[in-house]
Amino acid sequence: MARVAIAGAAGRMGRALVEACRQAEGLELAGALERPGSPALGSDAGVLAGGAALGVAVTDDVEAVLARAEVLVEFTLPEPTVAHVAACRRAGRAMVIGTTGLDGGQRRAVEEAAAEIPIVFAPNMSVGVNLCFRLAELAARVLGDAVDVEIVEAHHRHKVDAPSGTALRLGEVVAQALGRDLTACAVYGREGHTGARPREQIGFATIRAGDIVGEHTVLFAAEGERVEITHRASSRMTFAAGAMRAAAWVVGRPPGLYDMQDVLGLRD
Ligand SMILES: NC(=O)c1ccc[n+]([C@@H]2O[C@H](COP(=O)([O-])OP(=O)(O)OC[C@H]3O[C@@H](n4cnc5c(N)ncnc54)[C@H](O)[C@@H]3O)[C@@H](O)[C@H]2O)c1
Ligand SMILES: O=C(O)C1=N[C@H](C(=O)O)CCC1
Repeated sequence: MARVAIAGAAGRMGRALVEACRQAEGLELAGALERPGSPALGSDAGVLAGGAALGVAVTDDVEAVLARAEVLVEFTLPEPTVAHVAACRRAGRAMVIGTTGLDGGQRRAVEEAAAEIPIVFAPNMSVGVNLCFRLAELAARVLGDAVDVEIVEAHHRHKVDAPSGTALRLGEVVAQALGRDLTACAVYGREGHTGARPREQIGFATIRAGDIVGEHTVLFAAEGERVEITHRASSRMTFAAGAMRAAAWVVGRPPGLYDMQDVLGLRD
């Protein structure tokens, strides 16, 4: 049994993660973390997730949780993520990080910690999205500079970062396949007299509305035809089940920075 702790246990993803951990064979919930002051502190994590009690009380005591767990599954916000990375580094614990919206410095903190502990860091844990990364790479290689590339994403009204981590990763994958630098060619929304679209642009459009779980489309548009690669998530359990698969995979691995392509065996 691998012993799993979950950070952000009262959140939308946290509750799905607790449920996915309960359902996963070979995994045991060993701890559930929430922010200091959270009304969820002291509650049973299983009950909070909508099921039977698991005998694991939600706490803000990171050190105590890491003393019991082998891997911390982290779905919170960028700042606590970096604090949890430092705590896992001190305790020598593996991590699965699903939090998105990290800036350059915060990403470097994750990369540096991966020299000492194994970390799976991925903006999207679903099998379908990780397949779409490969499909988008292939489409970009085949269609090359003969098409305009646009990435459209839609999420629920509570999401705090934009574009989504998944949309940004799709942009990176396509830019790399086309030999472009994403920071130089990305356009995040358009307004006013924009002029005609230069071919090399990779455009991003963001929708925030209602309870949309997560939708991504990469559009390759030429004169006379277009290819669209679309993924629609209808349940957070798809991300949570992927995160549990990553947790089982990462325990006992050598230090390093991995992503879901490694976990799913999709890397060339
Ligand atoms: N990689 C993926 O597959 C994937 C899928 C879905 C969401 N996400 C990402 O996961 C993150 C969380 O999304 P969400 O919808 O669950 O958000 P949410 O706001 O519902 O949940 C975040 C939780 O983290 C808690 N938190 C804040 N500070 C904390 C701290 N110091 N210690 C412990 N807990 C703390 C909050 O109280 C909250 O309950 C976002 O960055 C989102 O983009 C990733
Ligand atoms: O609900 C969210 O927030 C999601 N965030 C991830 C992202 O930013 O790509 C994955 C999809 C759901």
